[in-house]
Amino acid sequence: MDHNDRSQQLPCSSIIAEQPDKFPRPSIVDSHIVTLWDLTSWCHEIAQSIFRTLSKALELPQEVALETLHNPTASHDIIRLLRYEKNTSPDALRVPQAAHTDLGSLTFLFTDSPGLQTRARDGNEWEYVIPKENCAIVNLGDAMSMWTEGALQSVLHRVASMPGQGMNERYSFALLMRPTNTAPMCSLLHDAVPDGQLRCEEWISAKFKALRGKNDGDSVRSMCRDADIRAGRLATV
Ligand SMILES: O=C(O)CCC(=O)C(=O)O
Ligand SMILES: [Fe+2]
Repeated sequence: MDHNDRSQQLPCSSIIAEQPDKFPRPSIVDSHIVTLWDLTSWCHEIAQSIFRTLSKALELPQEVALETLHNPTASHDIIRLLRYEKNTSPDALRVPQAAHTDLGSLTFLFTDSPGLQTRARDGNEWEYVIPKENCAIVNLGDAMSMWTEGALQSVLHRVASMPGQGMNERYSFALLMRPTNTAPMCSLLHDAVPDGQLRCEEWISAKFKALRGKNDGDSVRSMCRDADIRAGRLATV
């Protein structure tokens, strides 16, 4: 990958499924395709296990169990590789990735450098999530909040330099999982999904439209990935 690129993101399904030629990508992606396949299928296996456990705890009926609302080969999952430039002025707090919540259901984030911060919904403090060797960071996305009426909440997060230390050149790799296009986007805690319910495909596109027309403000910030929209990084999705 060209190191001058700040980020690259690819629809996961175009890599792991039947349309590998649909999206242009740097050649290094293809030379590591087996590793990517292994990693994404491993993440999906873990995700299904998380979904099954949560569905059981929430007592969701089988037809709307979280594991049945995901299908890695028929979703709009995204694989994203981000590169953050070295911060040469350690005293000033820099925030190269602004506060946002992830749009989908579950995010697996791999990095070996600190910088990721989370903030509780009712708090004012940002806390660093220090990476642990051989561990992924797993975030809940907005779909989880919607399905559970906020019982499970998407986490507000950003990337910031470390006080007094700045930030070395930093890489992170994220697999952002999304429900299938037909997944209902409403509370799953009640008996039946109403007819004509908004489906994931329309929900995602409505969010993108809202963000493009109105890319600032608290409601949008808490809904979605405003930083990405401003940086134009969702243009290929
Ligand atoms: O680079 C990171 O650690 C966070 C990336 C992130 O939040 C995202 O891709 O949505
Ligand atoms: Fe994120």
